[in-house]
Amino acid sequence: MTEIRVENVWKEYGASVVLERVNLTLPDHEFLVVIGPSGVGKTTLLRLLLSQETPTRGRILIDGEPIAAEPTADRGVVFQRYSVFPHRTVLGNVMLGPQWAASPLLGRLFGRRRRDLRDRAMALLERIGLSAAAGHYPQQLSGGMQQRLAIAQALIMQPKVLLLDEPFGALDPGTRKSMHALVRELWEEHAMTIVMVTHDLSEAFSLGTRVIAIDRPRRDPQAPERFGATITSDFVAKCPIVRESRRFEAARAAARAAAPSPLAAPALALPLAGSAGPALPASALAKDR
Ligand SMILES: Nc1ncnc2c1ncn2[C@@H]1O[C@H](COP(=O)(O)OP(=O)(O)OP(=O)(O)O)[C@@H](O)[C@H]1O
Repeated sequence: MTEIRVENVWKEYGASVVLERVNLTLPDHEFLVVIGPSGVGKTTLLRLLLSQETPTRGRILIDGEPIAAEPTADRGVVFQRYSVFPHRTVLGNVMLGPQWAASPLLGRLFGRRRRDLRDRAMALLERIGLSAAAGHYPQQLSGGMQQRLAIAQALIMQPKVLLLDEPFGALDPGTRKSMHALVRELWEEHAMTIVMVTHDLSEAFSLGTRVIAIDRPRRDPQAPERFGATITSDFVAKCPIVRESRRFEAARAAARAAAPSPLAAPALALPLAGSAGPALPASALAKDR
């Protein structure tokens, strides 16, 4: 259960107002998509939710408590230009975060704890279709595979909130599509709250349960930095049918991916809406290899 409340938040850098009067309540398990013109403050909003920035005015609450002053493991982030460690294997990259969290001095676990973490990391890599590449280094991966690795790095920390900053912006259309299906399924399975920034309107409305637009309602041509941006429209897929159809689409994509061939299998039983779909095999995501 994670509720995020943004209460009258402003962000200023010196005399430059980037965000003003931002108010937003996100109930548990929302998939919020943020759209808006370039440079308007979308990433700044994400950085505030991550505690990489602090509001100049106003406050942000998570489950009724003021947000931690520093980034914490319960808030994961994936950027368009992801940062995976080039000198570590795929498996090493995924194990790194939990190792540093459990052992801040050495950044290493030993014995059973290491084996348990390895098993968990391998299960996650299997889930996102990267288990065959567990021993590879990032430079041996395609862009889509690296982005999946970045998502695995965030998910292994079991975040309550996942922040995605144009995560698919650098990917080709086919890879984007498979990543959409993957993220939607992971959102459903892990029951996380997701906040995603994108420039792609069709992506926004096909993935989000709610889409907000950020823009500057007031402009001063003599001093553009005088007024900040705020939420100018807010589309909530309130209708239960829309939310249910998101779940149905996720289940259908997973069922399709699990089918060995379109002709071989008898009719597939779809999981009930709201239940976790079957795991997506690596072959389903092979497009971007
Ligand atoms: N640390 C900083 N110091 C000063 N100004 C900053 C800082 N960080 C961001 N800004 C300014 O805040 C404004 C909003 O930036 P932000 O990156 O949030 O926009 P955006 O909507 O995400 O843009 P894009 O869509 O191009 O990624 C920009 O004018 C930027 O120059």
